[in-house]
Amino acid sequence: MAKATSIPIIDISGGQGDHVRIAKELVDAAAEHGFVYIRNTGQDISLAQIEQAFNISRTLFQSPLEDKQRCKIENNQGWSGMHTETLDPKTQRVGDFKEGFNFGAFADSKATQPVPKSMEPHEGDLSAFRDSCHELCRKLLLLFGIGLGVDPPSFFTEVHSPDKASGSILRFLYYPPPSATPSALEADVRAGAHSDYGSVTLLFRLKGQAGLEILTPTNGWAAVPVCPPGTEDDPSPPILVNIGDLLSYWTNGLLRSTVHRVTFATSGTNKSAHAPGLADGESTTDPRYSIVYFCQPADNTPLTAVPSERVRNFQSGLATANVGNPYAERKVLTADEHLKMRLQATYL
Ligand SMILES: O=C(O)CCC(=O)C(=O)O
Ligand SMILES: [Fe+2]
Repeated sequence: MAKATSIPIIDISGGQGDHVRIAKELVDAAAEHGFVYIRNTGQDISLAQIEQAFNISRTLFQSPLEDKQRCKIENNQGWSGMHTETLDPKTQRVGDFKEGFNFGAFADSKATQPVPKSMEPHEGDLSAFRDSCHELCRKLLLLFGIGLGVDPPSFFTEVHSPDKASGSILRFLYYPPPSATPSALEADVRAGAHSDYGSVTLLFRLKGQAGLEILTPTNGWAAVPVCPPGTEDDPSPPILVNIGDLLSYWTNGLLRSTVHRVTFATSGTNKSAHAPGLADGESTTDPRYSIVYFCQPADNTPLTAVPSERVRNFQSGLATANVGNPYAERKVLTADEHLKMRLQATYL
């Protein structure tokens, strides 16, 4: 069995009386791992909605190339083809072995950006799915507010109002099977090592489709199984949540933004010394689809000190958490400025 992470699995569907305990568990997981599995009971986002989103994603990537090319990524919205995004420019030989499509805001259930023709019948569903993702993020942000003792606990939630312009993105990802990308070398990755930019990220994956790895505190890579032990019988894989750079920066590094990547790792072909191998029942031979929701505060949100004694007192974190970050010297940025700075480095 491959080395896998010990990312905690939390059920946030508990009753009212449980929310303080759940909030504490969430904060502990985010502070230690930067990642947490949220058990998927279909309460926050229905299982049918998730399944449908994956179906729409398959339709999107199967659209004629010219249709996708017409929607080429601009201002972080639209289609990015194979090798056009390089998440780890210092290390990668070629860009990521993936296609992506970023959906920004919808207005009255209609996209506000060019979308392939095949998406026109699905705009209402996409808009509703994006809204559900955003609401789940706000629920998590409220729990972080409670768990960190922020006064008021709604401090983060308020600045993530769905009615205000923000850089939040719903992203569909398609990683072709290795058999379709014979040019891939052993060292190549499907998505280069990176940390996410925003406040929180939701990641939806499909059973059996391996590839995600996180950097451990000892600088090794650990596989992040789609269905960790204990969730195999759940109706749908858990939703993986991770902390982005913005929320880590905002909380003085108390909440961790953990580096992760997607590899071709198979026990057969990836012999790199640090390759963690595969979790039981998972493989990378199939095409891989994932759906990501990157949640961002409203654009003009100033990232001022978080009114929480615990965050204020977390001095040691700031010094280490920001090593290598271009914004290590603390100055008040807005959410928008923070995002622009990070995006510049990604698209070559
Ligand atoms: O596809 C995945 O599992 C992860 C993708 C990811 O980390 C990202 O797009 O930021
Ligand atoms: Fe990511």
